[in-house]
Amino acid sequence: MPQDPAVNDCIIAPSILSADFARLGQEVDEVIAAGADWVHFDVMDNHYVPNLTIGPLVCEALRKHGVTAPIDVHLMVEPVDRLVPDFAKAGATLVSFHPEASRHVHRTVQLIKAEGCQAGLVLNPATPVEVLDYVLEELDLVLLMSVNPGFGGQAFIPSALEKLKAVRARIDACGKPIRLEIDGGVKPDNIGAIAAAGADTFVAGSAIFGQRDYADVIRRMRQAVTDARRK
Ligand SMILES: O=C(CO)[C@@H](O)[C@H](O)COP(=O)(O)O
Ligand SMILES: [Fe+2]
Repeated sequence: MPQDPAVNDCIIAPSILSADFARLGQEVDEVIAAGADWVHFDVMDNHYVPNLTIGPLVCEALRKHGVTAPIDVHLMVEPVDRLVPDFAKAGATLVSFHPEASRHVHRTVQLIKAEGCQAGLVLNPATPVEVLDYVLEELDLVLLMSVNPGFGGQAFIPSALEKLKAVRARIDACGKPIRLEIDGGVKPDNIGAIAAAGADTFVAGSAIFGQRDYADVIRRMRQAVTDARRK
């Protein structure tokens, strides 16, 4: 069944992992003013992944600062469940987690939704798409990693393109408005191929925050997505 066109648009979600943390509120204001749709918020715990970043206090601080854009929380933490209510209270819009980090994947999805957030499941480069069996219909978003989680600025893993096509087919067959997000190594020069493979939501950290002109890079990314879809 073809997907509802309402969800088949182009969401650009800058990863604030590559922002200047000393001026995070301003950085988020600037990137949203430059045309970004969501704020991608990478949470790393030095346990599930070998890096340590930010938690619910920073999410809450962004809301208090006046950020109204959806905050797309990518949890790279183990265990997952204890942090979900904290992020919901802190103002998260979506909460995504890795199945390897949760003992009961379906229960974690239910918990995220019960807390009033949208739920996403994240697939690492070597995680098979079968992990979506029996849970896909409960999800609001599938997040495919095109790098191994833990760091910004890594190179896009090409096998993610085939995987995107496989997940796109599953989402279309299920007929629900589930977003398909890609995360890792997304740049203006590969985003067209990524869109053609089926992604509708694009995380980009270093490609956006590494440029002086955020509006220009976001405009180029959207244009590449539009061009790829016209072909
Ligand atoms: O979740 C992660 C990394 O684990 C990502 O969200 C990265 O932060 C994206 O950064 P770039 O690859 O776009 O620089
Ligand atoms: Fe991420």
